[in-house]
Amino acid sequence: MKIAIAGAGAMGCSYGHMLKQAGNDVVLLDNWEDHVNKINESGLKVNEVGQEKVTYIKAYKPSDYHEKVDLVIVFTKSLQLNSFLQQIKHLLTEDTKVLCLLNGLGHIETLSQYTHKENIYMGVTVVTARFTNVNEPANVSFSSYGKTEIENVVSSKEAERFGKLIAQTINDSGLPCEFVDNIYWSIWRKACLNGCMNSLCTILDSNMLDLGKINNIEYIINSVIKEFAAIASTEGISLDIDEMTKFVMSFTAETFSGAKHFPSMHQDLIRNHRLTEVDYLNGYVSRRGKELNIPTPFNDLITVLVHGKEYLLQAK
Ligand SMILES: NC(=O)C1=CN([C@@H]2O[C@H](COP(=O)(O)OP(=O)(O)OC[C@H]3O[C@@H](n4cnc5c(N)ncnc54)[C@H](OP(=O)(O)O)[C@@H]3O)[C@@H](O)[C@H]2O)C=CC1
Ligand SMILES: CC(C)(CO)C(=O)C(=O)O
Repeated sequence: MKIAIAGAGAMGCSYGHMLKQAGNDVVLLDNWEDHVNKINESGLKVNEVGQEKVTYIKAYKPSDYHEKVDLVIVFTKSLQLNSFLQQIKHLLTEDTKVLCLLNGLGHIETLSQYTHKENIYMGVTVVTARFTNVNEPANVSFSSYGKTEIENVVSSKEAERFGKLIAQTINDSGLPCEFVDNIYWSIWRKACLNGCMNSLCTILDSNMLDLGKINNIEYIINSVIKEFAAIASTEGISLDIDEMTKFVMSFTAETFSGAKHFPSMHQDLIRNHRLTEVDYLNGYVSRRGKELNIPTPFNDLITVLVHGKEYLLQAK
C-alpha cells in the first residue's frame, strides 16, 4: 500500500517508521524544513520502545509531493488539521482514502470539506510518542505499542474491505490495530481519556504515573468523565462511567510501559510553549454543555486553566 503521512511529528514519524520497516511504500509530509532535510540526509532516528533504530524514509514539504497514494494518514495537531488539508488537497483525488488518527472531537466535519465522506476512515491510538529532544529534528521516541482502532465513516462493503486492509497493514507493522464497529464510541472514549490525562498532566506538570499517585485524583477524573458522558449521550454515545474511570486510571499504573509518558498536550504547552488541543477535548464538552444547558463545571475550569497557562507561557 502506498501511504503518505500528513504531519510527521512524533506520532507521524513513529507510524511512518513502523509501516516502512514492515515493507510498505511510505513518505512523510511536514512543513518543518530542518526536520524534512535531516530525515532525507541522514535518516529518521527512532527509539522504538527502548531499541535505537534508523529508518531511511523520504520526507517532503506538502506542496512538493505530487505522487498518487492509496492512503493519507493524517497526524497533525487538531489546530493545524484544516490548514494542512488545504496544503495537500492536490493529493486527495476521487479515490484517495484518508485515515485521521488525531486526538479530539469534531474532525470529521473538517475532513468532509476536503474529501467525500466515503473516503474517510477515523481512528484512535494510544501509542505514547515524543520528539526525543526539544527542537531536535529527525529524532523521535515511542515507549509503547499502543492499540489503534479504526473504522470507515460511511458504511459500505467496499469501505469495510479497505478499512480491514488498513487495519491489517498497521497490525502487520507491529502496532496492534483493530477494525471496530463503533468508531464514534472509540473517539469519545479516547477524547475522555485525553480530557483527563492530557489536561491534568499539563496543569500539574506531571507524567501519567505521578498523576495517578495524587491524593483524590480519581475523584477529579471521575467528575470529568461524568461530564463527558453527559455530553456524549446527547450524540447517541454511551460511556460507562465506572469502566471509563478504570480505563483512565490504567494509564497511571506502574505496570503500563508508557506510564512515564508526558501526554502530548504537556509536550505542546509545558515543553514547547505551543497552543494546545484543549478546545477539541474539555473545551468541546464545556462549549456543548453551555449550548445544551448541561452543567460541566469541571471541564469549564480545566479549559480556563489550560488557556490561562497558554497565556502565561505566551504559547504560539
Ligand atoms: N504524542 C502522543 O503520544 C500522542 C499524540 N496523539 C495525537 O496525535 C496528533 C499528532 O501529535 P504529535 O505527533 O504528538 O504532535 P507533534 O507536536 O510531535 O507534531 C505535530 C506537528 O507539529 C510540528 N512540530 C512539532 N515539533 C516542531 C518543532 N520543534 N519545530 C517546528 N515544528 C514542529 C510539525 O508540524 P509542521 O508541519 O507545522 O512543521 C508536526 O507535524 C495529535 O492530535 C495528538 O493529540 C495521539 C496519541 C498519542
Ligand atoms: C493517551 C495518551 C496520553 C497516550 O496515548 C495520548 O493520547 C497523548 O499523549 O496525547
